[in-house]
Amino acid sequence: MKIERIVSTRLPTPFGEFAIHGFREGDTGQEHVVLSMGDLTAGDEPPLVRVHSECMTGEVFGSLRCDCRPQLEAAMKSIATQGRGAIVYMRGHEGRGIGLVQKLRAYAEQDAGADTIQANAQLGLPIDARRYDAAACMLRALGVNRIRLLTNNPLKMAALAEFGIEVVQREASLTRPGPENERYLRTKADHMGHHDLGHLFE
Ligand SMILES: Nc1nc2c(ncn2[C@@H]2O[C@H](COP(=O)(O)OP(=O)(O)OP(=O)(O)O)[C@@H](O)[C@H]2O)c(=O)[nH]1
Ligand SMILES: [Zn+2]
Repeated sequence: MKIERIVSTRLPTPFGEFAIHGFREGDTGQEHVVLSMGDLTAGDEPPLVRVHSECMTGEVFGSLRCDCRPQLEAAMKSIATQGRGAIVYMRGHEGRGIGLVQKLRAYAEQDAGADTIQANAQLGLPIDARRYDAAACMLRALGVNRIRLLTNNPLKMAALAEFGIEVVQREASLTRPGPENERYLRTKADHMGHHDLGHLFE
Protein backbone atom coordinates (compact mmCIF):
# COMPACT_ATOMS: atom_id res chain seq x y z
CA MET A 1 0.00 0.00 0.00
CA LYS A 2 1.34 3.43 -0.99
CA ILE A 3 0.20 6.33 1.18
CA GLU A 4 1.77 9.74 1.34
CA ARG A 5 1.67 12.42 4.00
CA ILE A 6 0.86 15.58 2.06
CA VAL A 7 0.69 18.16 4.85
CA SER A 8 0.75 18.68 8.61
CA THR A 9 -0.77 21.73 10.25
CA ARG A 10 -2.48 22.96 13.45
CA LEU A 11 -6.04 22.10 14.42
CA PRO A 12 -7.37 23.97 17.44
CA THR A 13 -10.49 22.19 18.83
CA PRO A 14 -12.72 22.58 21.91
CA PHE A 15 -10.65 19.76 23.46
CA GLY A 16 -7.26 21.36 22.84
CA GLU A 17 -4.87 21.93 19.99
CA PHE A 18 -4.08 18.93 17.80
CA ALA A 19 -1.83 18.61 14.79
CA ILE A 20 -3.70 17.40 11.71
CA HIS A 21 -1.88 15.35 9.10
CA GLY A 22 -3.39 14.96 5.63
CA PHE A 23 -2.66 11.69 3.81
CA ARG A 24 -3.52 10.39 0.34
CA GLU A 25 -3.49 6.79 -0.86
CA GLY A 26 -1.42 6.38 -4.02
CA ASP A 27 -3.57 3.81 -5.82
CA THR A 28 -7.07 5.11 -5.09
CA GLY A 29 -6.59 8.81 -4.25
CA GLN A 30 -8.58 8.17 -1.04
CA GLU A 31 -7.78 10.84 1.54
CA HIS A 32 -7.57 10.36 5.33
CA VAL A 33 -6.50 12.47 8.28
CA VAL A 34 -4.66 11.78 11.51
CA LEU A 35 -5.05 14.12 14.48
CA SER A 36 -2.15 13.94 16.88
CA MET A 37 -1.20 15.55 20.15
CA GLY A 38 2.19 15.50 21.85
CA ASP A 39 5.25 13.56 20.82
CA LEU A 40 4.00 10.15 19.65
CA THR A 41 7.48 8.63 19.62
CA ALA A 42 8.77 9.86 23.01
CA GLY A 43 9.32 7.57 25.99
CA ASP A 44 8.44 3.93 26.58
CA GLU A 45 4.69 4.28 27.02
CA PRO A 46 2.87 3.61 23.70
CA PRO A 47 0.46 6.42 22.74
CA LEU A 48 -3.33 6.17 23.07
CA VAL A 49 -4.79 5.75 19.56
CA ARG A 50 -8.32 5.68 18.22
CA VAL A 51 -8.75 4.31 14.68
CA HIS A 52 -12.13 5.82 13.88
CA SER A 53 -14.43 5.02 10.96
CA GLU A 54 -16.05 8.01 9.25
CA CYS A 55 -19.77 8.43 9.98
CA MET A 56 -21.30 11.51 8.41
CA THR A 57 -24.77 11.02 9.88
CA GLY A 58 -23.47 10.69 13.42
CA GLU A 59 -20.54 13.08 13.37
CA VAL A 60 -21.92 15.91 11.24
CA PHE A 61 -25.64 15.76 11.99
CA GLY A 62 -25.59 14.20 15.48
CA SER A 63 -27.64 11.14 14.48
CA LEU A 64 -28.68 9.11 17.50
CA ARG A 65 -28.79 5.87 15.47
CA CYS A 66 -25.15 5.21 16.44
CA ASP A 67 -22.64 6.51 18.99
CA CYS A 68 -19.86 7.57 16.61
CA ARG A 69 -19.81 11.23 17.61
CA PRO A 70 -19.73 10.63 21.39
CA GLN A 71 -17.00 7.99 20.82
CA LEU A 72 -14.92 10.43 18.75
CA GLU A 73 -15.33 13.25 21.27
CA ALA A 74 -14.48 10.95 24.18
CA ALA A 75 -11.33 9.84 22.38
CA MET A 76 -10.27 13.44 21.69
CA LYS A 77 -10.89 14.29 25.35
CA SER A 78 -8.89 11.30 26.63
CA ILE A 79 -5.97 12.16 24.35
CA ALA A 80 -6.11 15.81 25.43
CA THR A 81 -6.17 14.77 29.10
CA GLN A 82 -3.07 12.60 28.58
CA GLY A 83 -1.50 15.30 26.38
CA ARG A 84 -0.51 12.62 23.88
CA GLY A 85 -2.11 10.32 21.34
CA ALA A 86 -3.74 10.15 17.92
CA ILE A 87 -7.04 9.79 16.10
CA VAL A 88 -6.66 7.97 12.78
CA TYR A 89 -9.78 9.07 10.92
CA MET A 90 -10.64 6.61 8.19
CA ARG A 91 -12.53 7.99 5.23
CA GLY A 92 -13.89 5.24 3.02
CA HIS A 93 -14.97 3.36 6.17
CA GLU A 94 -18.42 4.98 6.11
CA GLY A 95 -21.13 2.42 6.85
CA ARG A 96 -18.46 -0.17 7.77
CA GLY A 97 -17.08 0.26 4.27
CA ILE A 98 -20.29 0.02 2.21
CA GLY A 99 -20.55 3.79 1.74
CA LEU A 100 -22.92 6.51 2.88
CA VAL A 101 -25.90 5.93 0.61
CA GLN A 102 -25.78 2.16 1.08
CA LYS A 103 -25.74 2.77 4.84
CA LEU A 104 -28.89 4.88 4.46
CA ARG A 105 -30.49 1.98 2.56
CA ALA A 106 -29.50 -0.28 5.46
CA TYR A 107 -31.18 2.17 7.86
CA ALA A 108 -34.39 1.87 5.82
CA GLU A 109 -34.19 -1.92 6.12
CA GLN A 110 -33.67 -1.54 9.87
CA ASP A 111 -36.78 0.63 10.14
CA ALA A 112 -38.64 -2.27 8.51
CA GLY A 113 -37.42 -4.65 11.24
CA ALA A 114 -33.90 -5.86 10.33
CA ASP A 115 -30.93 -5.54 12.67
CA THR A 116 -27.67 -4.02 11.39
CA ILE A 117 -26.33 -7.37 10.17
CA GLN A 118 -29.56 -8.57 8.54
CA ALA A 119 -29.99 -5.20 6.81
CA ASN A 120 -26.67 -5.49 4.96
CA ALA A 121 -27.37 -9.13 4.12
CA GLN A 122 -30.79 -8.25 2.67
CA LEU A 123 -29.09 -5.68 0.43
CA GLY A 124 -26.48 -8.21 -0.70
CA LEU A 125 -23.71 -6.20 0.95
CA PRO A 126 -20.81 -7.32 3.17
CA ILE A 127 -21.35 -6.96 6.92
CA ASP A 128 -17.99 -5.27 7.29
CA ALA A 129 -15.82 -4.30 4.30
CA ARG A 130 -13.27 -2.13 6.13
CA ARG A 131 -9.54 -2.52 5.63
CA TYR A 132 -6.88 -1.31 8.04
CA ASP A 133 -3.68 -1.38 6.00
CA ALA A 134 -3.90 2.39 5.38
CA ALA A 135 -4.36 3.03 9.10
CA ALA A 136 -1.25 0.98 9.89
CA CYS A 137 0.77 2.78 7.19
CA MET A 138 -0.24 6.21 8.51
CA LEU A 139 0.74 5.27 12.06
CA ARG A 140 4.08 4.00 10.85
CA ALA A 141 4.61 7.19 8.83
CA LEU A 142 4.26 9.06 12.13
CA GLY A 143 6.81 6.78 13.77
CA VAL A 144 4.28 4.71 15.72
CA ASN A 145 4.55 0.91 15.86
CA ARG A 146 3.14 0.19 19.33
CA ILE A 147 -0.16 1.58 20.58
CA ARG A 148 -2.80 1.50 23.25
CA LEU A 149 -5.98 1.17 21.17
CA LEU A 150 -9.35 2.63 22.08
CA THR A 151 -11.87 0.13 20.72
CA ASN A 152 -14.30 -2.66 21.52
CA ASN A 153 -13.84 -4.30 18.13
CA PRO A 154 -11.66 -7.44 18.14
CA LEU A 155 -11.37 -7.43 14.32
CA LYS A 156 -9.88 -3.95 14.38
CA MET A 157 -7.19 -5.06 16.84
CA ALA A 158 -6.38 -8.16 14.82
CA ALA A 159 -6.27 -6.25 11.53
CA LEU A 160 -3.84 -3.64 12.87
CA ALA A 161 -1.64 -6.38 14.30
CA GLU A 162 -1.69 -8.14 10.92
CA PHE A 163 -0.33 -4.95 9.34
CA GLY A 164 2.48 -4.65 11.90
CA ILE A 165 1.05 -2.40 14.61
CA GLU A 166 1.49 -3.94 18.05
CA VAL A 167 -1.59 -3.35 20.21
CA VAL A 168 -0.03 -3.40 23.65
CA GLN A 169 -3.30 -2.71 25.39
CA ARG A 170 -6.97 -2.26 24.51
CA GLU A 171 -9.06 0.40 26.21
CA ALA A 172 -12.87 0.25 25.94
CA SER A 173 -14.72 2.97 24.02
CA LEU A 174 -18.10 3.09 25.75
CA THR A 175 -20.91 5.62 25.55
CA ARG A 176 -24.31 5.76 27.20
CA PRO A 177 -26.90 3.87 25.10
CA GLY A 178 -30.17 5.60 24.17
CA PRO A 179 -33.45 4.32 22.70
CA GLU A 180 -32.35 5.00 19.10
CA ASN A 181 -28.98 3.20 19.24
CA GLU A 182 -29.71 0.41 21.72
CA ARG A 183 -30.33 -2.26 19.07
CA TYR A 184 -27.24 -1.21 17.10
CA LEU A 185 -25.08 -1.58 20.23
CA ARG A 186 -26.75 -4.83 21.30
CA THR A 187 -26.14 -6.37 17.86
CA LYS A 188 -22.43 -5.54 18.15
CA ALA A 189 -22.33 -7.10 21.63
CA ASP A 190 -24.35 -10.21 20.78
CA HIS A 191 -23.43 -11.00 17.16
CA MET A 192 -20.21 -9.16 16.26
CA GLY A 193 -18.06 -10.16 19.22
CA HIS A 194 -17.45 -6.61 20.45
CA HIS A 195 -15.95 -6.46 23.94
CA ASP A 196 -17.47 -4.72 26.96
CA LEU A 197 -20.68 -3.49 25.27
CA GLY A 198 -22.71 -6.15 27.10
CA HIS A 199 -21.99 -4.33 30.38
CA LEU A 200 -23.97 -1.34 29.11
CA PHE A 201 -27.18 -3.33 29.37
CA GLU A 202 -26.64 -4.98 32.76
N1 LIG B 1 -23.59 -0.81 7.47
C1 LIG B 1 -23.86 -0.10 8.57
N2 LIG B 1 -22.91 0.68 9.07
C2 LIG B 1 -23.18 1.38 10.19
C3 LIG B 1 -24.44 1.31 10.82
N3 LIG B 1 -24.42 2.10 11.89
C4 LIG B 1 -23.18 2.65 11.91
N4 LIG B 1 -22.44 2.22 10.90
C5 LIG B 1 -21.05 2.55 10.57
O1 LIG B 1 -20.22 1.83 11.41
C6 LIG B 1 -18.96 2.50 11.52
C7 LIG B 1 -18.53 2.39 12.95
O2 LIG B 1 -18.20 1.05 13.17
P1 LIG B 1 -18.73 0.13 14.31
O3 LIG B 1 -18.71 -1.27 13.80
O4 LIG B 1 -20.05 0.62 14.84
O5 LIG B 1 -17.69 0.30 15.46
P2 LIG B 1 -16.15 0.00 15.33
O6 LIG B 1 -15.48 1.27 14.89
O7 LIG B 1 -15.91 -1.20 14.49
O8 LIG B 1 -15.77 -0.41 16.80
P3 LIG B 1 -15.27 0.50 17.98
O9 LIG B 1 -13.82 0.79 17.72
O10 LIG B 1 -15.45 -0.33 19.19
O11 LIG B 1 -16.11 1.75 17.98
C8 LIG B 1 -19.17 3.91 11.01
O12 LIG B 1 -18.53 4.02 9.76
C9 LIG B 1 -20.68 4.00 10.81
O13 LIG B 1 -21.01 4.75 9.66
C10 LIG B 1 -25.43 0.46 10.25
O14 LIG B 1 -26.53 0.34 10.76
N5 LIG B 1 -25.10 -0.23 9.13
ZN1 LIG C 1 -22.16 6.38 13.32
